[in-house]
Amino acid sequence: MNFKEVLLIVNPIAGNTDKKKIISRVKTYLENENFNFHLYTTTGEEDVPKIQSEIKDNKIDRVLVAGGDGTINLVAEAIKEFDMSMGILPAGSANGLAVNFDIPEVLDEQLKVAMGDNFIDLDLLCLNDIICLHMSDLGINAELIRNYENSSIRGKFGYLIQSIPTLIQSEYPFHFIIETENETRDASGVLLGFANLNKYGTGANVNPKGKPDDGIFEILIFKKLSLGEILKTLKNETDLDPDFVEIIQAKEARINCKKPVSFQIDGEYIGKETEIEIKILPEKLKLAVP
Ligand SMILES: Nc1ncnc2c1ncn2[C@@H]1O[C@H](COP(=O)(O)OP(=O)(O)OP(=O)(O)O)[C@@H](O)[C@H]1O
Repeated sequence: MNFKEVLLIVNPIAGNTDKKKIISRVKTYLENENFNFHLYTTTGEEDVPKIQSEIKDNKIDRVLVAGGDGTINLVAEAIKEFDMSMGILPAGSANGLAVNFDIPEVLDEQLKVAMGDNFIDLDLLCLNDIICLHMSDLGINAELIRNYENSSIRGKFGYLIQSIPTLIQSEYPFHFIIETENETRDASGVLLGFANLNKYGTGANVNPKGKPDDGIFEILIFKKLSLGEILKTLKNETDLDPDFVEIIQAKEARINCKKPVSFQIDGEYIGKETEIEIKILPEKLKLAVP
């Protein structure tokens, strides 16, 4: 391993759990292996430029991220102009990225992967100039995330208790015009997803054909809510009913919504939008994977 300075970036509020154990274990592990340990704790304010200064000031060679997809996303934004790899120690509420790459459950195993030299050069999606590593969508899932962020209960349970009011209050079906390099079409449904990877953090395999480094993303048109089909995605079944979901592959796209629709990227609520411009940035993030 020809690197020395390692920065651990910790989101103290992610997943509603205490991060002291992670910090202390990572510090001991790195010091035993003769790396220099640096720590940055996110504040939720101006974290991207502060992480960039930390990297420059300490000549950081590798970053480790303890947080959820939102934290990983902001670190990816911070390091995208540096030639640097990232290792993840999943500590969020859903951890979609970790679920997609089969990151182990045990911290010491996660550390071995995060400090190892097996990498994937992950494509990044860019939606209205915001990067997305994993999944973004317009519609009912973003409404759920908005309701969760406005509530006081964090963690998985917080999402669960917001699901019923979200279903009752949702303004679905939503209407979209989808323009890609290949076609223009109208669609309506409960959710329009933009997928770089296969699975949501729940493990639902909604995009079986997605590859993380092929320069292509998938647009998922979920036409209706169907418990049976949702259960199939959770069981990793790939023959989803086309009346439930239709998948379009693209390299770039523009979406227009007839009315403003709730929009989320990597689990962070962005706002209500009427237009989304999507591009793919091929093989932009070097991520340590098993
Ligand atoms: N110290 C902090 N206080 C409040 N918010 C923070 C802090 N540090 C980071 N954040 C915010 O945390 C969010 C990222 O959380 P992340 O997705 O990693 O964890 P999570 O547990 O999965 O999140 P959530 O519980 O919101 O689903 C970002 O919006 C970021 O701005």
